[in-house]
Amino acid sequence: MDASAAEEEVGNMAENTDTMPGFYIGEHLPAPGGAVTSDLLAKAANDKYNMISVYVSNLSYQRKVEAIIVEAQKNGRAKVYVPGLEAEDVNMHPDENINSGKVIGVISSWIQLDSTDPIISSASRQVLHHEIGYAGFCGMMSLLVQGPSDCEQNLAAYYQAIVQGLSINAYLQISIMIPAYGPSLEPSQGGTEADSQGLEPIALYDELSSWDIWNGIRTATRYSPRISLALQIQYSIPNKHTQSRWFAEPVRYLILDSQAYVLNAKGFPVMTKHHQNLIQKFSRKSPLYLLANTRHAEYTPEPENPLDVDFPPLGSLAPKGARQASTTNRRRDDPQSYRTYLHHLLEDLPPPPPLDIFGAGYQDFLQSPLQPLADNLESMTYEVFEKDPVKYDQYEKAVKLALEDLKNQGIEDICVAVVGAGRGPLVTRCIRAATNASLDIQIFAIEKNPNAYVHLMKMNRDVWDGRVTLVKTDMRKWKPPSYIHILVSELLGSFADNELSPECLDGVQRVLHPTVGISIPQSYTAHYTPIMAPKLHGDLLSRAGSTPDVYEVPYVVMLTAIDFLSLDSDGQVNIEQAWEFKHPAEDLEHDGGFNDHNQRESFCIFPVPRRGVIHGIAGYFESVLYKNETSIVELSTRPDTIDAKSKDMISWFAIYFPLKTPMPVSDRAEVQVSFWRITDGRKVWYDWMVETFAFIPDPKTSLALMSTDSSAGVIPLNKRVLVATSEIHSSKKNGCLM
Ligand SMILES: C[S@@+](CC[C@H](N)C(=O)[O-])C[C@H]1O[C@@H](n2cnc3c(N)ncnc32)[C@H](O)[C@@H]1O
Repeated sequence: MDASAAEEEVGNMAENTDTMPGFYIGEHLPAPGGAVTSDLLAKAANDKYNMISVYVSNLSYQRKVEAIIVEAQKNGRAKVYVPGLEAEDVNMHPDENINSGKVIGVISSWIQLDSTDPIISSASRQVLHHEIGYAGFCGMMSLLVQGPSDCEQNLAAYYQAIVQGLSINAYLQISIMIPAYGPSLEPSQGGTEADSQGLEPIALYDELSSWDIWNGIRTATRYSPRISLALQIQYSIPNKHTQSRWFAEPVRYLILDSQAYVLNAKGFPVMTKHHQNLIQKFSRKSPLYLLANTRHAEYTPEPENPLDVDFPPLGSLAPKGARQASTTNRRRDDPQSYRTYLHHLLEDLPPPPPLDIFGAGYQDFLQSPLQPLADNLESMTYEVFEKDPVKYDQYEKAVKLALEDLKNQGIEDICVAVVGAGRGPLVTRCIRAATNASLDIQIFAIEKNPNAYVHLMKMNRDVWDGRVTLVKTDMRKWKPPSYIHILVSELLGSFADNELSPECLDGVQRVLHPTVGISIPQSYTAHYTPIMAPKLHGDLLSRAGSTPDVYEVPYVVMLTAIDFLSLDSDGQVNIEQAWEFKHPAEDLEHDGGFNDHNQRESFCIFPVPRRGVIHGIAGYFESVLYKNETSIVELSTRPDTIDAKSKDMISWFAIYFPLKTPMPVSDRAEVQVSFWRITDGRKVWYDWMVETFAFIPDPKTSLALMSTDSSAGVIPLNKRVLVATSEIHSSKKNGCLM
């Protein structure tokens, strides 16, 4: 290919979408290659890669620096000075190829920022900073840096080098390469000392060790949005809980090592079901895929079609000889075959769930909750609610059941009122339910938003044939001509009562028929669980400088980059109920004048099996719209019950109660979350706090086994200790006006 053709090819790379719709697949060149040239980029484009990763410096620089280190060590120097890069040391020069965004810089992988030898760590830090400076100068946008090798090294030196590196260039994104299943989990060659003595090796590392290292980097860099992860996927992959942990993190790149593949019976590289599932899960985060073709010499074909077998065991090491084949089929894993396979895999991903489509662009985006009582919503907001394919069906079912029950009791002239009718979708559903129940009902639509009221008038004229009585008022002031049999409302917020449904419905309860009156919903409950949400914490941290009370607001969020910390023994999330509201309310008469009967409090203890960091609390709701002896119609936003109660409902995102200071929790810990719903007769708000507990062996209470037998010992008993207490957060300042 001549140079001009190559240029043209480079120019066409972004348009090469017929073969790469929406996915960015790059070639991660494993060795310090030659300079970035149009030819190299053209070859990548020709091979259907959108980008390449290239080392900033080359072997010449490595040799120079290694010689300096050896010299410093030989002379017993305390300090080492590493000169900057020279023309012959670099793989790139500033030109349009570099700032096209198609080249990702890689920091020298031979440096050891975390070395316990101060000469080596110092020299490494200097190399890192020279390379960051030069890559930034060239216009590079994104750099890959190898993560620390394991927890035994000088991690602080690594963190400090990265923090300092961030300040060298204000725009560069730095992605840390970390194996999803830590390298420290691989048995060291030749076995450990414990092995040689015939002892069981002590498990220094577990599946979260790799994440621990990343957590340290993220904490040390103060959740900088310029630090992300380049997660390395190899043959051994973590179990689904550790995958969920990584999913909560800012994974910008997935580096797929060729060892992440197995060869099928025909000799082509394919992925096991577990690897496919992992790729499918992470595709929701739209990562950039980098293929590292470090093909293995002993790589031999699989005997069966690995697409159908459960292999390798999750979270296990690659079993010795696991890839040995019983056939002697020819290998067909030329470098391109890895990309082709990934391509097919990505193109065949199943369609995303409805909430992902509906909420596209809103993932992990912090929104201030609506206050439909105090504010008047706009048409666009109503339009978004009205897109829900499930909520209105559920309401229609509930209204129909309630109407039939009233009819069976011999009630005549049934009156139904939709209170807070918005643009009228529930009115339409009530009319339809009555028609389906063969009932002629009187129907009212009450709305205090004067603008939505205009739309209700239009609906009554054009759609409802004038059969609805419209009233523009606050429902709490409404005086109907007769008792209402069914009050239909949808005033629920993401935490059930946070948009003041209880206060509004209490105010209109007097219009409800005293003996047979029905409220739809009949009840609702708020639910919560502690979560890790580094993205949300990072966002709040960046706003906290200008808005100090950012942590005193419950936010509405489509939670995706989160990890549930409290799981039961089956690995299912523990979500606890905070409180319940029922309508019509029975305790109205016990009110002390300040809306006291709507105060609530809740204290729940959550077991946390695996260590992590609590950034806040996720809140959900459930509601019984209508229940009789044989049927129940419900809504739920709880991730563990939504499918059973209102599958594919999209109207509500979760609520997120942040903590100002993230709280680390250890393995097998407990977390107590406390919540208060407080009201002073003018406003309603929440207070919340978290306490963490650990269980530590207590020699005093441990049971010494009394026996003459030499095997007698001690049964260790653990005591529960309070580790940390958060401050009490309060949304009082932003509380809802009643
Ligand atoms: C969440 S929207 C639901 C609208 C509509 N029912 C639907 O499902 O699409 C709640 C509506 O109740 C209205 N609303 C809230 N409090 C009210 C009150 N005290 N009196 C009358 N309308 C109220 C709001 O203006 C808003 O239109």
